[in-house]
Amino acid sequence: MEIKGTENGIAAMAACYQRFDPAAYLQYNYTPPRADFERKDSIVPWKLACLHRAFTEGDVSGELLVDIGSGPTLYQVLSGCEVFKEVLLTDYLEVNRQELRRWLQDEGGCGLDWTPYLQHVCKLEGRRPSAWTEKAAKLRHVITDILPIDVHSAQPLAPDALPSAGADCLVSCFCLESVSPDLAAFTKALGHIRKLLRPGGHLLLIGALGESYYFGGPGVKIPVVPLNEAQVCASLNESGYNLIRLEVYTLPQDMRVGVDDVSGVFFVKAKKE
Ligand SMILES: C[S@@+](CC[C@H](N)C(=O)[O-])C[C@H]1O[C@@H](n2cnc3c(N)ncnc32)[C@H](O)[C@@H]1O
Ligand SMILES: O=[N+]([O-])c1ccc2c(c1)CN[C@@H](CO)C2
Repeated sequence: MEIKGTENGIAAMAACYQRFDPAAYLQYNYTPPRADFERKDSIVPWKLACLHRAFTEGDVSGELLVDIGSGPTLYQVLSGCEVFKEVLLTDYLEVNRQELRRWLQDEGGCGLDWTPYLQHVCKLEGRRPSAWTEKAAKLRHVITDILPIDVHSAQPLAPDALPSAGADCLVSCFCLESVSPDLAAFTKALGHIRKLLRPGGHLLLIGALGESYYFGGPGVKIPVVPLNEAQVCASLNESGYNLIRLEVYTLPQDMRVGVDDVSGVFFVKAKKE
């Protein structure tokens, strides 16, 4: 039984997201300076390095990787697509699922050119950057569907979306804290997605630290649950995950570009025992 406050907060959050603008969101967060592959201290290369290490250090394996709350972005699965036979992307909004389909169907008109991302991850894998076309083809081959999801539902995906054993690995970036009205809802959502994961499966979670809002488009101010590291660890523990590693990136001044008040980014590798 959800307390009234949280229920109203979730409904208010859903209303905010009706105004989410994928193209603006991509411009705000996935272009320089936050996505500058020439800068050692840029946020996106840091995220890609965390994901590359986590997917390739040997303990993560299986058939099915599910990305929770993909939004209009693909970077989350650029390393994972080499490890898993099948990748499912998910999002709450049709506009985001549409943006992802546009890229997958290679029909042009995408909100962002993902080539520099593909080239950067190829470099992390010790491949020549020109192998990005093979990685793009691999991605288009392993991503088998783009599904609706609601992490506030006790059953976030449709009943038949996953095999009965569940996914072998979940990845989720900037979703839970950006869609939850309070810490209790954030922790509850962690518990909901845990049910999608098989025992022994891994969760790779990237999120915002100390963020209270972000702009999901011009004038679309979306509230965020401000988290610190201790709260992230406590929520993971409370919702039944074993923490393997937590890494933190602190934003340099010039990465604070006015689209949010985020002060840091966390990367978590955890396991469902
Ligand atoms: C800040 S964006 C993150 C996008 C992307 N994962 C990234 O790393 O940039 C948050 C995403 O959560 C989605 N979302 C909103 N409400 C949701 C819900 N109840 N359940 C799951 N996803 C939701 C939004 O549509 C949006 O794409
Ligand atoms: O710097 N980044 O790579 C980056 C990417 C996405 C997002 C942020 C920062 C901070 N705000 C969140 C929404 O709560 C979304």
